[in-house]
Amino acid sequence: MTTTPTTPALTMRDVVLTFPDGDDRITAVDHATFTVNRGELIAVTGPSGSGKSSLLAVASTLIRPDSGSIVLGGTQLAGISGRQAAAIRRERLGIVFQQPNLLGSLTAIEQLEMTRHLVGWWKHRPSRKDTRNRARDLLGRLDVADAANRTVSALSGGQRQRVNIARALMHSPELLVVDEPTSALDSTRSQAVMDLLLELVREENVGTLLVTHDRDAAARADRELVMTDGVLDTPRHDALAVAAG
Ligand SMILES: Nc1ncnc2c1ncn2[C@@H]1O[C@H](COP(=O)(O)OP(=O)(O)OP(=O)(O)O)[C@@H](O)[C@H]1O
Repeated sequence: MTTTPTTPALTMRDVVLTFPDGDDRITAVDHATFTVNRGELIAVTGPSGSGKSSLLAVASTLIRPDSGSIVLGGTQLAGISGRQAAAIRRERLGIVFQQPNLLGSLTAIEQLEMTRHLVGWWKHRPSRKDTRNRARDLLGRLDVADAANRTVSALSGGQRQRVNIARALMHSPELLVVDEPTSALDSTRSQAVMDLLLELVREENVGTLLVTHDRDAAARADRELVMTDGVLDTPRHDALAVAAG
């Protein structure tokens, strides 16, 4: 395991995102400044409509902000083309949204193996054998090895969410962006998913931004950032580190 806790996975500085709202504009993200390091999990919390999903969309290159700087592992994302953004999402990001977008007819292991065809994994496509080994390893670490050969339609909500997380980690992303991973789960299952996720964040050395309404999940994170009306409450030491860096 490589542990480089102070290597930034993603740094945002003064990021602003607005949406049209009649003749006016709504500020969904208001000068967000923070860093998530490799091997660190940050929980983003806040009331409904405060801008959490908008922040994730910007972090995962799905929406271009109006202004500000976003650096992913040394790459400035402001001003990149749609094609470059798509390549970054495929090769360097892991994205887990609320509804697992798995294909019902494929088995769990096939969902993971499919990523071999989507990403230029480690800049070159891995062999089928390496892909299968990686998929088996991740399913095992997420405690769903038993589900490997079952189709997604035969899995429980919690198992689907774990398969979804395993798939997002297949290509060893630098940044994992997770929206409400435990919203459909009861509290025992959601604690189990959070524990596994935290373990994987360390083992895979992936920076993780996780939006959650779940107080227990937020409490387990390394840090919590609270959004209110688009404004991120940034811990002072983090803001200073960003300013100095
Ligand atoms: N595509 C859009 N067009 C216009 N306004 C939008 C769009 N997406 C979000 N907004 C507005 O931006 C603000 C932030 O929304 P966002 O979905 O990011 O909040 P949230 O904190 O994720 O909410 P929730 O917890 O309910 O998912 C809200 O006022 C919302 O209405």
